[in-house]
Amino acid sequence: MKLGRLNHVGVATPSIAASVETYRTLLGADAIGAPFDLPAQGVKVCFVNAPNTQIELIEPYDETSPIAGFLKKNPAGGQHHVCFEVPDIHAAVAHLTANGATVLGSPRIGAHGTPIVFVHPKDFGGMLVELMEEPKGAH
Ligand SMILES: CC[C@@H](C(=O)O)C(=O)SCCNC(=O)CCNC(=O)[C@H](O)C(C)(C)COP(=O)(O)OP(=O)(O)OC[C@H]1O[C@@H](n2cnc3c(N)ncnc32)[C@H](O)[C@@H]1OP(=O)(O)O
Ligand SMILES: [Co+2]
Repeated sequence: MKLGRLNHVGVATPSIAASVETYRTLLGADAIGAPFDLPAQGVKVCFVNAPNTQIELIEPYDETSPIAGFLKKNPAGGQHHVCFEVPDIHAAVAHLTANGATVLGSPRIGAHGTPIVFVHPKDFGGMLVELMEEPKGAH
């Protein structure tokens, strides 16, 4: 297991369109991707690019979305997860499990096209952590 780069900060929002406008107007964000649907993950996604990382805006795809409960508790949205890259997702899962962490489900393909998993917030002082296998040859 080796901790890699901070890939993105996930931000849950009830409206990607409204959030994009906020990032443009208040922060001068000018490198914003097109929103797209990721029904397999239960979210709509839009990346706001900063020079050293990305903000991942996520809006529920439908009422079964894994972020539905979070938005019920935080109707205006808020910081939802941080995502770190790892060289080998299966090695990371094995390491976390062996050390008593609660890995939520099995690796599945995320928004960057590589496998991701989530680790329960109770293992990180209340912060939901996403691990993402780094794209081959990326760094
Ligand atoms: C765009 C695709 C992909 C990518 O490629 O980047 C993504 O990022 S998808 C992002 C959305 N997907 C996920 O979040 C999947 C993993 N999440 C889950 O499995 C669940 O959301 C959860 C973390 C298990 C929480 O389940 P939920 O049913 O919403 O809430 P609970 O009531 O069971 O919560 C238990 C406990 O955890 C606290 N909590 C919940 N969400 C968060 C959060 N985002 N950050 C910090 N803490 C969180 C919740 O408040 C409860 O705390 P207690 O009340 O103290 O028990
Ligand atoms: Co994410």
